[in-house]
Amino acid sequence: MNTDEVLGVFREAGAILEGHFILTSGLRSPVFLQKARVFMHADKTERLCKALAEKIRAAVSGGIDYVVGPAIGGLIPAYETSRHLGAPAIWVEREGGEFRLRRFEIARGSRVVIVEDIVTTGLSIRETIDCLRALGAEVVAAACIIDRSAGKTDVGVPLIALAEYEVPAYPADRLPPELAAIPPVKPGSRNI
Ligand SMILES: O=P(O)(O)OC[C@H]1O[C@H](OP(=O)(O)OP(=O)(O)O)[C@H](O)[C@@H]1O
Ligand SMILES: O=C(O)c1cc(=O)[nH]c(=O)[nH]1
Ligand SMILES: [Mg+2]
Repeated sequence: MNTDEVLGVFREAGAILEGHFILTSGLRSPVFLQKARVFMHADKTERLCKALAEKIRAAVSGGIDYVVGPAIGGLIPAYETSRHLGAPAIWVEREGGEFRLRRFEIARGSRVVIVEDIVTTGLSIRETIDCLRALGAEVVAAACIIDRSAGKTDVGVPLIALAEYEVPAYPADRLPPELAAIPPVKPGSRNI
């Protein structure tokens, strides 16, 4: 799938929102990709994740023991991508604000691929990598459906994006006036 096709799926699902959004990194943006409106449709999710699995398979040599999704956004795409990769899907979730692998045990040396929904700054993937490495896992790659940084984010492992879509994002103290005029909303689950 190319970027236009991926964005077409998001558009068709009404998942490209406009307004004033507080992102998980604290940055502010006039655009929010509400992936949940895509993932509510199994057929759309299957199409995206099958294509992402093909990209992962082409990029990763050697086996994959686990696909890891950072909750909440990564849960559904990690599960669906894992189905096409033939590896089990597990997840990290926040406990006291930090990602933890609360429900699973993995052997040291396990080869894992992280599958995220959206990447903006890569913060959530870096937090996931820290959690997994502390458990002795080898993070062989990270992947996402849409990379809003359009390849600029460095997460320290290869980042495989199904689509790159550069969207403006601003520090809270440097908002353009038209954005500052709109009351902000924070759609994500960090800090709730
Ligand atoms: O690259 P980053 O700057 O980390 O931004 C991307 C992250 O933001 C969203 O998660 P969020 O914490 O908003 O919560 P969610 O997973 O519940 O949507 C999204 O699911 C990614 O995990
Ligand atoms: O950076 C984020 O927090 C973010 C951006 C976006 O478009 N969609 C999303 O779910 N999170
Ligand atoms: Mg998330």
